[in-house]
Amino acid sequence: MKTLKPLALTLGDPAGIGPQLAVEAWRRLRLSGEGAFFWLGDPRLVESAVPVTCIGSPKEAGAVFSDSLPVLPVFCEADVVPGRPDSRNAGATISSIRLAVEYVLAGRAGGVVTNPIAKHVLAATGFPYPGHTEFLAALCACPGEEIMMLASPQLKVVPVTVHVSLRRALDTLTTDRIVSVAKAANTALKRDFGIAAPRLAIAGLNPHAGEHGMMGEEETTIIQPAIDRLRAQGINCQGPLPPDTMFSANARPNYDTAICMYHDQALIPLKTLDMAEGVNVTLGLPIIRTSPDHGTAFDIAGPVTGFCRADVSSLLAAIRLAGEMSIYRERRG
Ligand SMILES: NC(=O)c1ccc[n+]([C@@H]2O[C@H](COP(=O)([O-])OP(=O)(O)OC[C@H]3O[C@@H](n4cnc5c(N)ncnc54)[C@H](O)[C@@H]3O)[C@@H](O)[C@H]2O)c1
Ligand SMILES: N[C@H](C(=O)O)[C@H](O)COP(=O)(O)O
Repeated sequence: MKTLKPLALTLGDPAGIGPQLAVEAWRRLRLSGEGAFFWLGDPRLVESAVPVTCIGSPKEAGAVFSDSLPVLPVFCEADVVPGRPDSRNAGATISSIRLAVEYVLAGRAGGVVTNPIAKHVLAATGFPYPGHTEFLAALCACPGEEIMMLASPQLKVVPVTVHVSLRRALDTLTTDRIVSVAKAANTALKRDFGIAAPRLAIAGLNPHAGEHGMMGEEETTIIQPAIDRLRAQGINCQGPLPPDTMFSANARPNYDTAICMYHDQALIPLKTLDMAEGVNVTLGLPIIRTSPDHGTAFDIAGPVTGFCRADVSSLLAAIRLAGEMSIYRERRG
């Protein structure tokens, strides 16, 4: 990792596993020399588990990181009961994300790493965004340019349609959208992952990629024209590929990223193959943002002082990837 600036780790839903994971990630990284992060959260949730230093600015994080968890305080309004989300704490969850983005946009932190939120808890307070991805784009003043990628050592996937119903995903799938998402993914693979000549695999939508029109027309009318336009622009892509076989062990080495037509077409293979090492990355933004691939896991959340059943691997992978991405960006200028 070894970022020059500390990373900003958000609160997430305080009743989920986020606070436990923040503490566990600090325990694992504090002496690793990989770089520092600070947690934008409520110090009262963690101070009986680990030494905490409340900081007033991200630049203080590096000096204290080996001895204590740097916390930039964002206080919860209501008592936090692990496993029982409370929409009175939605304000703290949202403020934490907003502040993290402000610090990165101001050049005071290297990237945002988000802890999981429960979208319905925020929605209950009128929060208008279906997830971090869309909220972050709004905070960065580039709504509509956000691209979701999930990345793991075995697979990278990008869904063309994201947090919408399957019916709406089908209605909004267009050639233009596939082209713009694939182009953004291609740029990000070079800029943030150091892949000089990215190879994209474009998924079909229907069984057997439509079986020559027998099982659907979208491959011919929407997806193939997108592939033709991408190739005309010099982008290396293959498809439309049958979605049931393109994620097999034999197929995966043939491409760097799969461009998928809807959320679960992308996320099911990724999370099935690599839940522990999967990282959610938002591309298309001026800032770096990563996140673990799992959710709030209310069913296993417990007090931070107690036994931690949550696996911290995905958060560690998210922190490390944010660090690597910031290094790639710095090198490219
Ligand atoms: N990045 C995010 O903010 C994000 C990502 C995914 C889901 N969510 C939200 O999280 C909430 C719960 O979603 P869900 O139940 O579908 O998925 P989930 O990932 O929270 O939980 C699915 C299962 O995996 C287990 N699990 C998850 N993370 C784990 C970990 N680190 N260690 C051990 N076990 C773990 C849980 O205990 C649960 O049994 C939803 O509101 C969803 O929107 C948020
Ligand atoms: N679709 C994501 C997943 O299942 O991992 C998740 O809901 C997170 O989305 P945001 O990063 O937009 O919150």
